[in-house]
Amino acid sequence: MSIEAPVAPTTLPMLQVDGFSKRFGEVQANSDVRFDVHAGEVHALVGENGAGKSTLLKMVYGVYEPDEGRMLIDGEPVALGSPAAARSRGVGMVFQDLRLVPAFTVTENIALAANPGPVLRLKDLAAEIAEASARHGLAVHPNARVRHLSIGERQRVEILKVLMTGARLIILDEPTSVLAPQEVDALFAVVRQLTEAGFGIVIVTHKLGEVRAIADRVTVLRAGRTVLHGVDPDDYDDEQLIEAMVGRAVPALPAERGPVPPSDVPALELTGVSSRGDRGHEALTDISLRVQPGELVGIAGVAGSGQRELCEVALGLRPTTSGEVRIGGASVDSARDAIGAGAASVPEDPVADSVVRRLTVLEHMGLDGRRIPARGLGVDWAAVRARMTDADARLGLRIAPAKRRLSELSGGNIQRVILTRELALDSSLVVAAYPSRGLDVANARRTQEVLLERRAAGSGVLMVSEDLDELMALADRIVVMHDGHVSGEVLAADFDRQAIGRLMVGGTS
Ligand SMILES: Nc1ncnc2c1ncn2[C@@H]1O[C@H](COP(=O)(O)OP(=O)(O)OP(=O)(O)O)[C@@H](O)[C@H]1O
Repeated sequence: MSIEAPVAPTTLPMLQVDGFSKRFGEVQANSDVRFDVHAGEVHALVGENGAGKSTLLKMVYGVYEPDEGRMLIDGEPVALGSPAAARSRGVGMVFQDLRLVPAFTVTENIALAANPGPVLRLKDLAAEIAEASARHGLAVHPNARVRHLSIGERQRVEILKVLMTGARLIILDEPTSVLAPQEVDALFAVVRQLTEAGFGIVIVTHKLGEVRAIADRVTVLRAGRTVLHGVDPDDYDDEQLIEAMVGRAVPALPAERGPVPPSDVPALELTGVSSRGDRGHEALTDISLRVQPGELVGIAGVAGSGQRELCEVALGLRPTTSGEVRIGGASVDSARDAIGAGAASVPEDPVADSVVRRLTVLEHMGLDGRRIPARGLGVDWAAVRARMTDADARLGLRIAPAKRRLSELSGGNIQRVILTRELALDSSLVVAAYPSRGLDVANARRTQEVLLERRAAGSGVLMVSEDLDELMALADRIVVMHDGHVSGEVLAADFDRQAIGRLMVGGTS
């Protein structure tokens, strides 16, 4: 006779959330949400844009107070009224928008957060940082100035900062959305090391591949409710997880698409273009590139290889030091020229580059650089609203209500406003930098479809992405950049991850 071993008493979760609810005006951002995290595990939190993930985590971190529900830390009910209170209970959070002072060194930034007492001994702190950085595999130099660090390095500083303020539970809000693939691998190595050392980690992500790569359990939120609570991701296939997130199946992209029509005038042509970066260095060297009408050209490269400068030069936003830019045959020297020639653009970082946070969704619809419909001496808001409703209906990215301020929207919802405004335009050229960044699965897929629709309508599309799978699924051709140069070009029929990867690091295909 076999006797079932009694289920071992589980250790108390580090964090337990029971029935959190939170309302913002008309929006029920969380309804009766459950969530828990144990020491030594990675718990992924997933869901569509606006599902309520950030709201839940901000309540855990004491930024917002829940309207209802309670939270336990190590089994003890707590009411955290502030992030400082959360930190004192061992809860730390790394936000999507990294909050470091660029002009300060790593040590100075950590000193600001650590608040070590009346006499600030930066030398001692620097030694502690070096020790913690070695112990947790977070390579950063204590004396480096933050402004000189890459995004991946800045994120490591944030994690160190959180660790050094005593966190045992670390919340990472969409940490990979700004990282290149190699940086994601490095981050996950750090996360594994932390869980082995007994830390609890919460990670928000939109990528199922990342859930599978790093998470022990996953919770799915939809419209503010817990749809799946703390399940093992291996028990669900991708379709099931997507359906839990979106409430329906998401169709695959069409595999077949027509050939690029022959044309004498390229939608975009760069001839021998060089340009300087923000630090005065040569960021682009002798770039020659063509995008035909009805062609989608992907730009691949490790982060910082000149992609940003390339998009800006193509849109007349950055001066060239030599060479020529033409859109639809017309020479481009300014943003006005580019818009006049029919260019639409999705910037790399819409929050920094094209969003005024206190303005509403409707007001942003009028901010595309084109003529605003006028009524007498004022703006014809009814016409702007009609344009917005039409764009939203055609694109189907379901943007937030017209009167919402952008400061109230999540990153993914802001991205959808910009995408809807720009991709609904009847443009001859679309320059899209990381268009699906921060978007959930369904909206990322719809954005990809819209880019293919722009291509089918005869626009030239230049698209930068860090996601090779996305580029290979969409592009007719991939141009690879390395260190400000074009290091190679691969046609759709010859797409090969390894070959593109070699070009990305400056080798040959
Ligand atoms: N401070 C706020 N004021 C008003 N509404 C808010 C505020 N914060 C969030 N919301 C709204 O609450 C809902 C949930 O937003 P939340 O940011 O929690 O979603 P999310 O799942 O984190 O989304 P994303 O994946 O896009 O980051 C959304 O409709 C959002 O617009």
